[in-house]
Amino acid sequence: MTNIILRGCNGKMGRVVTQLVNEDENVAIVAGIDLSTDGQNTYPVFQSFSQCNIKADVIIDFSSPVNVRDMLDFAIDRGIGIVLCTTGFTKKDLELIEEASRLISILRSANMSMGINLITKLVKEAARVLAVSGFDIEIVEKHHNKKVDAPSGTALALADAINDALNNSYEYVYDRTDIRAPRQKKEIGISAVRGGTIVGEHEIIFAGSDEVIEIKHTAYSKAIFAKGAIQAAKFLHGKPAGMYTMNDVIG
Ligand SMILES: NC(=O)C1=CN([C@@H]2O[C@H](COP(=O)(O)OP(=O)(O)OC[C@H]3O[C@@H](n4cnc5c(N)ncnc54)[C@H](O)[C@@H]3O)[C@@H](O)[C@H]2O)C=CC1
Ligand SMILES: O=C(O)C1=N[C@H](C(=O)O)C[C@H](O)C1
Repeated sequence: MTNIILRGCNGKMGRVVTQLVNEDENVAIVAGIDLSTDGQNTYPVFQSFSQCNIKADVIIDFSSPVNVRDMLDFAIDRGIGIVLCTTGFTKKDLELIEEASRLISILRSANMSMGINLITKLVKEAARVLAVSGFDIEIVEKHHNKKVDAPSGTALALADAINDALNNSYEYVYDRTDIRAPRQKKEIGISAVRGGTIVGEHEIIFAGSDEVIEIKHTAYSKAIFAKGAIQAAKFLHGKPAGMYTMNDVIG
């Protein structure tokens, strides 16, 4: 049995995780952390980690980057791992997370779905082949109108994976409105669309001379992210300190 503290339990993702955990006899949510206590939770909910005295094996976090240090301190103090699904962290936050991973196990992934983790490998391979043939690389992501961070964590992770395959020689361009010049070769353009209830779409476009290759992932429900997070929590339970990714979970 893996006992979970769910940070962001009363948010959109928190509610889906709660529902799926209820259908799985090998996991349980023993407490929630949320600024909002406005949920019909079957477990105790605290507004901050400082109020929580419940023992658990792993934290799943789908909330916001605010007060990430409190969560890291709580996990370090208890020696438990964190499945970090939240996006929009600053460079400073990421340094804190990296530092904490020397003491506890942390699995951070901007996208817990199997599909995105697979296409991350595909786009790296495609970039290696196509960039040398002069293809331009653009990423377009689409999300619901409640999303606060842009571009999505997944779009940035896809760009980082592509850039890694290209010896980190590419620059990211988010906005061309002030540019009066043709696109540079070593650019990855990243565009964000927000509207309605779109769960999440990521399209990687390789545009060459007279031909275009598009690799696209569409999420039709938030359950794909919640399932991945639960699978990751089971994986992380009892693991030694270190930084893990979804690749370690799904291979
Ligand atoms: N890695 C992945 O696969 C996915 C990641 N996400 C990310 O998860 C995060 C949450 O997404 P949603 O559930 O859609 O957002 P949401 O806004 O519906 O829910 C966030 C919840 O966290 C709570 N919260 C905010 N700040 C907090 C704090 N400092 N301490 C405790 N609770 C706090 C809010 O009260 C709210 O209930 C976002 O960063 C989003 O990008 C979302 C879907 C998939
Ligand atoms: O906020 C969301 O909804 C999502 N956020 C993640 C991101 O920023 O990449 C993952 C997913 O696309 C849904």
